[in-house]
Amino acid sequence: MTETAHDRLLIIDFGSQVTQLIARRLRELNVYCEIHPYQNVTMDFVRQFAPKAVIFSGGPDSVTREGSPRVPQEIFDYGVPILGICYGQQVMMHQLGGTVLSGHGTAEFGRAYVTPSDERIDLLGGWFLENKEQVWMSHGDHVSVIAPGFKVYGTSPNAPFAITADLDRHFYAVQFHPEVHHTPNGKTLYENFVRIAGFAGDWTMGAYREQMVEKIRTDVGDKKVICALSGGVDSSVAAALIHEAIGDQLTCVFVDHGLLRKNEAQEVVGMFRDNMNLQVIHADETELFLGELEGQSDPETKRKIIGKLFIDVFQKYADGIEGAEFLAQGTLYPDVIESVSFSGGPSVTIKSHHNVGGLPEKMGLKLIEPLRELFKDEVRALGRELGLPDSFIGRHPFPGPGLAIRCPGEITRNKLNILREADAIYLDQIRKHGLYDDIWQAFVAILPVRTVGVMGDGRTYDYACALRAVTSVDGMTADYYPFSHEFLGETATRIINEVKGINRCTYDITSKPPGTIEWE
Ligand SMILES: Nc1ncnc2c1ncn2[C@@H]1O[C@H](COP(=O)(O)OP(=O)(O)OP(=O)(O)O)[C@@H](O)[C@H]1O
Ligand SMILES: O=c1[nH]c(=O)c2[nH+]cn([C@@H]3O[C@H](COP(=O)(O)O)[C@@H](O)[C@H]3O)c2[nH]1
Ligand SMILES: NC(=O)CC[C@H](N)C(=O)O
Ligand SMILES: [Mg+2]
Repeated sequence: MTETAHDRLLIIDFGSQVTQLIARRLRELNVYCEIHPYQNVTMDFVRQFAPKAVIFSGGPDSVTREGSPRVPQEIFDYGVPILGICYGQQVMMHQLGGTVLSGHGTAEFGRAYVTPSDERIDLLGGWFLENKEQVWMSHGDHVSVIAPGFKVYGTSPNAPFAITADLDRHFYAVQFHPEVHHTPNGKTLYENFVRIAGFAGDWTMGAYREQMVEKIRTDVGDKKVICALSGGVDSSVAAALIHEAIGDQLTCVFVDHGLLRKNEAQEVVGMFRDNMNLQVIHADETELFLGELEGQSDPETKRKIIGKLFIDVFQKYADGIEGAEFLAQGTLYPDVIESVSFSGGPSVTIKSHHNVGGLPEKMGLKLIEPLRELFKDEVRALGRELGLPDSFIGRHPFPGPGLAIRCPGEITRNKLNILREADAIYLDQIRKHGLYDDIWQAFVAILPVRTVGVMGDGRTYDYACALRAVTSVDGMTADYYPFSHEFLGETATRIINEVKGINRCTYDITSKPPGTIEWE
């Protein structure tokens, strides 16, 4: 749990697929909230968290099943407004004396329409302007008897108790999901709820910045902090924030593993050292990384070598910084949620994303994670607030192992040079056509295959490359970007004409799943 001076809202997670969206909607309303799995929510926890309001999420279980999830009964005497959504509504009704049934004929999946009762309540301000409201349903169980003290304020064909409330106690319960896109007016419902609960809407990036700067100063005191700086959005924003708090007590280590894009090292180091006055160690470890990778062609072996070298290198530089007691990382809120995820069963390893993951334990350092509470778009907003240039904030994500995973099979310096040139032209094309910000990530992969071509009446036998560009929200799923044929033709021509060593160009139209974004 994080200490903050803001009004706080507690979301109790029963494992809905869309619980994170509740948090998104609330953050958009400048309300500070945290998601906690129901198993962790004891009354002691609630008192310590001191929420101004509570939301119960949806979930896959059925309250009719013995042993299914519950909230502590005393939470209903805690005296703050509560909103129950779907499973959360059912659990509220059940625990307060209503009845929930599993039965045929009452399931609703997808779009439904709710009509209002005669009495309009504050929760529904801005709703029912046309006497009905589109909502998104996803339930098999239904409430058959509402709990004492509740009244009905909205009905759908299969959910006679679609919206109910106990106005005296400020308990609200809805069968549908107001957090999803397909409940078009859902955000208004949250807005009304937090207004009823008296939230000041004080969660802004300006306030966050001030508060975090204070917290970092107190935590660090006169000790030193090191930060693994990649030039990516997360570590850049974390470094800028910590620098504002403790200035020279921060040292950043930027590892140049020889697997960076064209001009990347100069841009990153230049930006932080010259424009932001940060102490940046430019660790040129090209020989070390490329040496160890020589002759290796298995994707996981390559990743493991790089992961280990990152740690070795980091350790080497940290040892040289006297008094370093803290390690800063750019962990984001989705990373935190994933690690305490409700349905966190054993999943298969598709690939090892680790970079500098094992560092803190090995080095005996304390962690500083000033972005732990933020979503990626909030991190970008904070970066703007801190004065980082847009060119840095809007950057596409770039993986820690860099070009190594865009060069399937064995890596050679020659292939890396060809790849860097082709990639630079591709990105130049994307920028020139004004497409950079519409794309989540774009890059070239050099393929481990050579093909025959004819150029200037001569025979060529050179590498083929693949262009990749995807749209995505979080990198977990992705679709290929629908470039025009004209754009693709022009770009292929430029790459083949301008890059010595490539004579064929393809466009990768695989989505994720079944593909992954990177080629390895
Ligand atoms: N070349 C590098 N030098 C130093 N640290 C690195 C390097 N590459 C990656 N890291 C570390 O690994 C972490 C995770 O990398 P990741 O790519 O997920 O985040 P990011 O680079 O900060 O942001 P983005 O997701 O926008 O690329 C980084 O925050 C950084 O601490
Ligand atoms: O920091 C990182 N270290 C890694 O080892 C790594 N592997 C993939 N990626 C990035 O993660 C996102 C999803 O990539 P995949 O679909 O290829 O798994 C995409 O944004 C990838 O660029 C990495 N990032
Ligand atoms: N989406 C939900 O919360 C579903 C709740 C419960 N599992 C049902 O089917 O009714
Ligand atoms: Mg990165």
